[in-house]
Amino acid sequence: MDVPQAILLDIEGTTSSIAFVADVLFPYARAHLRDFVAAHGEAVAPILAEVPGDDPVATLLEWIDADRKATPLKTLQGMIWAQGYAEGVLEGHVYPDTPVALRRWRGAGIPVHIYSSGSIAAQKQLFGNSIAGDLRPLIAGYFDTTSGPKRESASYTAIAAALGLPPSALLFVSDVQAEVDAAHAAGLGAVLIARDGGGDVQSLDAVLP
Ligand SMILES: CSCCC(=O)C(=O)COP(=O)(O)O
Ligand SMILES: [Mg+2]
Repeated sequence: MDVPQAILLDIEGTTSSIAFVADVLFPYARAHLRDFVAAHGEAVAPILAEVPGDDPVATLLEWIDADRKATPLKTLQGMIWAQGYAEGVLEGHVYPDTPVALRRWRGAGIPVHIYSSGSIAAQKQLFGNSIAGDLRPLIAGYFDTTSGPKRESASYTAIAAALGLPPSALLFVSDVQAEVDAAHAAGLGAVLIARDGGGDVQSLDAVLP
């Protein structure tokens, strides 16, 4: 691929560790879900209305355990995590190569966007409160499941259109083969990152070296 006009990055397993999401963020949301819903009835009512079942909180807890990437769950998780970041209990994990790559690509004039199943608000919280400081000035934009699921090629077509770029001008990086395949099917360049080896690259340093 030629030098891309923009880069699109996944979070979990790409900019940040799977363990941070699975072992820190998800349990934090799980532990605070019932109390948060009870304390923010009016604010969360429209979100709960999108969740099926007689006990939406029970459904949401099942979705957390099953790692469902459903938009209402992601919206609510983001609201709960915001509280944790504000209290200083949470700090967003990023690999050491993430800020280095973000700065390098910014210096090269290549805008970097995020595409994660986590809500856009949650993405901004993670990068705004990261262990490497506030990385938001290095990020040009954010996309979440409101652009569509990450394993469907139409989502990548929609993101390229939103950026005003032909799909082939975008380079997507993810640790999930099905997401890389979907991006390829939409005509994007796509790189599989596998932090433990076995992918196209093992770190963001190796993307566009
Ligand atoms: C905003 S960080 C939380 C990420 C998240 O909720 C998730 O499900 C991971 O999704 P990704 O698309 O980044 O693999
Ligand atoms: Mg991922």
